Amino acid sequence: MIQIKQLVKKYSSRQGTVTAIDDVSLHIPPGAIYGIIGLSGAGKSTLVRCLNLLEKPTSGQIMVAGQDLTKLSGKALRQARQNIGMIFQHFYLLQSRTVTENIAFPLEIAGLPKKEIMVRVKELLHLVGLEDKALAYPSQLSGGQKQRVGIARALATKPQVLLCDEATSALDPQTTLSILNLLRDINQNLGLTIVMITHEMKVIKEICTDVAVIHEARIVEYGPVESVFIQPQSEIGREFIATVFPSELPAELLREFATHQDSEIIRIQFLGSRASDPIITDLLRTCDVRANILYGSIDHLRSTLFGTLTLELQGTPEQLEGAHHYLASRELKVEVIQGAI
Ligand SMILES: Nc1ncnc2c1ncn2[C@@H]1O[C@H](COP(=O)(O)OP(=O)(O)OP(=O)(O)O)[C@@H](O)[C@H]1O
Repeated sequence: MIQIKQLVKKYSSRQGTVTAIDDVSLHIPPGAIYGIIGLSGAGKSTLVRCLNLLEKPTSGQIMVAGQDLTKLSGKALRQARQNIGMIFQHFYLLQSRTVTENIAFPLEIAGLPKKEIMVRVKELLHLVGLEDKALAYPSQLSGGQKQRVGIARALATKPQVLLCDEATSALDPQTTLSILNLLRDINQNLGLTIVMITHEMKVIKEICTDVAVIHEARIVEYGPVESVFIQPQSEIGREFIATVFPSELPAELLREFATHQDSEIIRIQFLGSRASDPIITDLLRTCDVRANILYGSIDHLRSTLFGTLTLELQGTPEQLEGAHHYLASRELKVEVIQGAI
């Protein structure tokens, strides 16, 4: 659906040139909820604003639904943009217009007859669950309701792509979840491709199918969410994952375990149905090792279970080796945090 090819965006100022996007290429397939995560200043907003040419790229191509946006201007660009909705952290609603009038706005600009606009607005109010707020003004709405209006307005022209720039960053955790659930429903029911820009891994974990990590203007890793969570390739990727699945052990504990003979500390990660398998019971029975559970968590990545378990294994070198063979045979991701002495 979206193909970003060798995208570069530089800003020039009196202080010099800033390269906000440095040679980024990415493919976002149709129907994906594609998360792009990065720290403040990494280049996320610039990247997403290049996708609908709110920012003009310095070089590179942006293909959306087979059309190279960088080659368009004027009316052709305005038309292509109708296929790309966008929502923002601070909503940007028109304060002097009602909810209905805000949602109708892009349709008025597109020149639709009034009657059709009213029918479409009604559909959209139903879609985002705001029928009872049709005549309210933005100042009378909660943050979550404002973002629902933003979503309805963004979908008014029936786009195939929705860009979300930190769409839940101004909302409390409960409201964030309700907006993410709404976006997931829209993705599934309308087949909309969604690009989520965020600095919060919990947003990625909740609804994204794929994720790219952007750091200092470059994509440092990308892939299906499950693969990136199980086997992050970059340090910054690991740090983001640790914000939702913390698994660091206190240093004093590691020092204490380092004095144990014939012992090692391992971290096992489980995905999907494996998370409910009795792996540890089987491990102890099969390999005759002893296990000391140090940390465990089970959560979900979208609707897939994701578990991590940190263990101290005790046994002879042969028994520990046997335990590794056993875990490998169960196709589990195992990481040795501290080796045997
Ligand atoms: N209009 C501009 N003029 C000059 N530099 C800019 C401009 N917009 C962004 N930058 C710079 O480009 C880099 C990337 O900024 P960008 O806003 O895309 O990052 P971000 O990841 O979205 O960060 P944040 O989450 O803090 O908004 C930063 O160094 C920023 O200072």
